[in-house]
Amino acid sequence: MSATNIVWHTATVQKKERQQSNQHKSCILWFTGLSGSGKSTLANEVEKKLFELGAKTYTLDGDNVRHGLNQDLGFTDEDRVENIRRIAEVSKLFVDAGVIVLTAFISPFKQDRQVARDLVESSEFIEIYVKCSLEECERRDPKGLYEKARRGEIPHFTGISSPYEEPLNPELVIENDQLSVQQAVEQIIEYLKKEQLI
Ligand SMILES: Nc1ncnc2c1ncn2[C@@H]1O[C@H](COP(=O)(O)OS(=O)(=O)O)[C@@H](OP(=O)(O)O)[C@H]1O
Ligand SMILES: Nc1ncnc2c1ncn2[C@@H]1O[C@H](COP(=O)(O)OP(=O)(O)O)[C@@H](O)[C@H]1O
Repeated sequence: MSATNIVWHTATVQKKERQQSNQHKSCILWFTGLSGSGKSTLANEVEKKLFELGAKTYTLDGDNVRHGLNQDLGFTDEDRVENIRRIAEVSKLFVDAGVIVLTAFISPFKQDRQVARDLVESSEFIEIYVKCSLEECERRDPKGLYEKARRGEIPHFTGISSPYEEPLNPELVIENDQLSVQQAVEQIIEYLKKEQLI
């Protein structure tokens, strides 16, 4: 449904001014990967580093989104599409607010990640594929979810009974079953410096 009788209000303080005041560009660091691949760990560690450097940051992940804004959504394909659509729109608002927003969601479908990418300028979307084999994710299984999924107790479980579509052209691939957390974080920070985002 499109918005009718709604008039866009141009903000008095613009994104550019917020970025100047913050002394860095704003962008989305979009972490994607299987459950247990390390998205939350890396997003939180990268945020900590950026925060220590004085950047304005915020991390969106399941704890603050699936328990709040998206508590009405489950894990059918349709619900995942809507989950990611809302997260993408919220992320865009953070970019407009001059913030570096880090998102840590499986976001299994290529099409939905593309929708998120298309909402902002091309330089503002950094897709980070947290690559980790299904075997290693299952071995880690910190929440015991893979074990349950294998027993058939969780329907539509990503990697088991629901697909994960690998990114074809992400800005960064982190081999997170071969690197330590510290090495992975360094790789991401190096990329951000190279791209002059920080
Ligand atoms: N069916 C099913 N499939 C995958 N994951 C499941 C499922 N049910 C619950 N969980 C838990 O929910 C977390 C994934 O939520 P996301 O919002 O990231 O998923 S998605 O992007 O909408 O696909 C995921 O968290 P992470 O392990 O942090 O990825 C799981 O803990
Ligand atoms: N590079 C790494 N090497 C070893 N273990 C890791 C690495 N990155 C994350 N982990 C561990 O893997 C598990 C899953 O990480 P988590 O960040 O919760 O994944 P996700 O958010 O993708 O589900 C955690 O126990 C975490 O400590």
